[in-house]
Amino acid sequence: MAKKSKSSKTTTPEKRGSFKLSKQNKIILGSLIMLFSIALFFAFLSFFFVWQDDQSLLSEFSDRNQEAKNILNKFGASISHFFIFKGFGIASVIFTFLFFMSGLKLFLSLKSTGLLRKWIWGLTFIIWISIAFGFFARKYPLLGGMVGFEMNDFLQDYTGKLGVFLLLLFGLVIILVRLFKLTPDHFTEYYKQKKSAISKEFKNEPASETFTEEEIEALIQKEEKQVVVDTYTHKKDIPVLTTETPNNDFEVTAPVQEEVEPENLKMEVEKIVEETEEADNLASKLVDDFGEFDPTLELGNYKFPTIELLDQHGVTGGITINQEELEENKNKIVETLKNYKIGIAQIKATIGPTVTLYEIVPDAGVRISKIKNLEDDIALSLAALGIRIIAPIPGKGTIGIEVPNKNATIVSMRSVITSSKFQKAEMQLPIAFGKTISNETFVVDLAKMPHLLMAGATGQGKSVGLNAVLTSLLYKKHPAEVKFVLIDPKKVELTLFNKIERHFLAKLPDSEDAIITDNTKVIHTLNSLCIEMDNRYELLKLALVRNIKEYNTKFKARKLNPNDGHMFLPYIVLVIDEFADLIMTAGKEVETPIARLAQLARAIGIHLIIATQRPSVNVITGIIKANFPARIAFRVTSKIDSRTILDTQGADQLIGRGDMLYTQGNDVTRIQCAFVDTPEVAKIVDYIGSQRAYASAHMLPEYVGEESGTSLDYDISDRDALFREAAEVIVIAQQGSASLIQRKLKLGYNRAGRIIDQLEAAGIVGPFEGSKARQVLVTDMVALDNLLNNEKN
Ligand SMILES: Nc1ncnc2c1ncn2[C@@H]1O[C@H](COP(=O)(O)OP(=O)(O)OP(=O)(O)O)[C@@H](O)[C@H]1O
Repeated sequence: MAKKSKSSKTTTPEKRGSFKLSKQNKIILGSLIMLFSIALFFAFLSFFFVWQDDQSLLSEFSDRNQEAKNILNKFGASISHFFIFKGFGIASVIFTFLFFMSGLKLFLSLKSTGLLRKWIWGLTFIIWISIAFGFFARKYPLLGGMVGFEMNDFLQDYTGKLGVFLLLLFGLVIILVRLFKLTPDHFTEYYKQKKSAISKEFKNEPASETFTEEEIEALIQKEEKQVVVDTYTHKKDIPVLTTETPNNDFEVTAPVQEEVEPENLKMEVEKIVEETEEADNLASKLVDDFGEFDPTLELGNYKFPTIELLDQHGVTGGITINQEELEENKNKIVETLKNYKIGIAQIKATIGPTVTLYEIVPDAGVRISKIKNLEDDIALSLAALGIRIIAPIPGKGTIGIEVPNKNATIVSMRSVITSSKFQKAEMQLPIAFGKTISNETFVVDLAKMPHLLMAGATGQGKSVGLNAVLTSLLYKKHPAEVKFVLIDPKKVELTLFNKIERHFLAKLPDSEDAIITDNTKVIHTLNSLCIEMDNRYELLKLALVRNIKEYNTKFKARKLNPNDGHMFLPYIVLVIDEFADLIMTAGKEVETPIARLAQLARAIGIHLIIATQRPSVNVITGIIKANFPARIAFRVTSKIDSRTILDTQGADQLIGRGDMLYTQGNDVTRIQCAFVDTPEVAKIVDYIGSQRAYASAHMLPEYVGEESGTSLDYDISDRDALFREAAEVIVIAQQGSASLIQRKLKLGYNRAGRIIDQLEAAGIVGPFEGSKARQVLVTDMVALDNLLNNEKN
């Protein structure tokens, strides 16, 4: 249970980070703080007059018969005693201002920028004043409070009186310079101004240059009273200044600015206030009122599967090390290499669940290729299957020899699900595949892959691997966050998942079963996913975001209006078991939408997992390979198959039973796939299936399948499903032949012939010309687009 709640938490980290008060709560809390500050102020004020009377009552707070003289009775007396007497003395009054300001900001929902600064300076001030009073007014402890008094004592014990005085002075300097921005320049400037004003007056010069506007105003007022007394010269014959007579001798000019050197020129930069957009305001108001949108709310009581549903598979205490076996293998490796005159400088073993990696550093001067060529000989001398030599190990200066353990340890799904690496994984679609050779749990993000190809000979662990992927997601994701589209031509592998149809599966609106086993349905579903992809791109475009993660974040923040068609988008994971079977029967018709999805769907959260038994090049075509950088190879029978899957050999040397190689680009990692068997999966889906579900499975967009034209009716709506693609092929090649369409689109002769007839009717190719190819009447793609678009209108 504990695990479950943990996993549910990790799925929604935003929720934890964004605690926000609603507007109403802000008003309530704000007014409470303001009223408290006012009460505090009055309590403090009256404390100064009556504190001596109230002091004896402090210990009798609970006695209802006792009454304090403080204006706020015993509460006022106690709190003032705490702040002033036991605290900071008279400086505590500053607290009331700080509280009031904080309350006001909250009440008016103002941004709290600058508040922290005010509190920091306020507290600095309070402490400084308290110590200053403690120093200068020791006789009146109320002024500095206990803190001032004690701090003084403490500081004086170490620095003496002079030290405290200097410290106070330093504090004052900090406050003046940092808070009031006063520097010596200000004083010298002020002094200069005063000096020049006095000297000018002595010389009887009009001191107009140094008058500020207020001074002029004051002068005018004085003048009106007709009393002019010069404070310095006591002369009474200063020119009369009247407002009506501007033409007198007294000339008022704008104060001349003293030239300031650029370095000394101070510039105060006003903080830029970001204007918030209208939509944002509305969004934050909505978030204030209702909180962030929670997609999991509809199934708010959903319980994640518990860990007890998974078996230990007899493994409780990790891998058991067989010292003898290790020693034996080491000796054999050393001996075999010695036979070929290869000396070893160093050897090290890393024990994994199924294989042990022996890392060797050969003597200087030994060629790596020599060791690599001895692969079979070493295998022979070790009398073991599945020896793999990695020469050199990327990133290390060593050569790796992987030797299967005599007794392989099963890696249970339970152990990888409970690993902290998986539990703490902050990934969008975390998948725990199993354990690496160094016994570390291997967790990857499907969203980053972004699609996965799994291949391997029959019986080597593919289906278990697929179940491990699905189980990982079920343990980490809420039904609102991910949906599966399951395609199972074998009809038996994925049927179990039917039970979670209304929680986790997506299907076509008109289909009964969510798990697709029928080939025509597969084509419809894939095309429907393409439509879903286009729709999602449209939504992303409208929302001005680049991927599903940003889109959902924006939607949760209520910045996207559901009335404009916006909705929370779950990830969609398309799983195809036995892809070879599909390609053989439906060919281009499945390859095209799959290639489209693989190329484009990563940003909008549709991820493909394709499994196949037959890793031949006509199944894993170039276009599929190019778009599936993440690949898993279980054991295969030939080096060629290994190359087809991984672009490198090695999968032919695996030992089977979940032993696999994973690549996502260059590095190949050997992993023991986690084992989850059918009864465990059944328990998990039962657990989920028994809970409250959505009304139906997630609905994919409707796809109106154009049944591959059986009539020669040239009505636009009756055209072949691949009409447009065929037209594009013809226009690009500028060659109107049925065999070209046949080859490029992998179609039968009859169908290609029908498409050519339809192209002729549409005016894209000319009439039949015997043995010659037909003439292409459309010159380029733009013309083709125009032609086809005009047809629709
Ligand atoms: N990770 C694993 N750990 C231990 N044993 C495993 C593991 N994976 C598979 N096996 C063993 O191998 C057997 C076959 O596995 P699985 O059914 O997954 O093969 P497959 O490749 O899907 O075969 P097919 O293609 O015929 O369906 C399992 O019944 C199990 O005994």
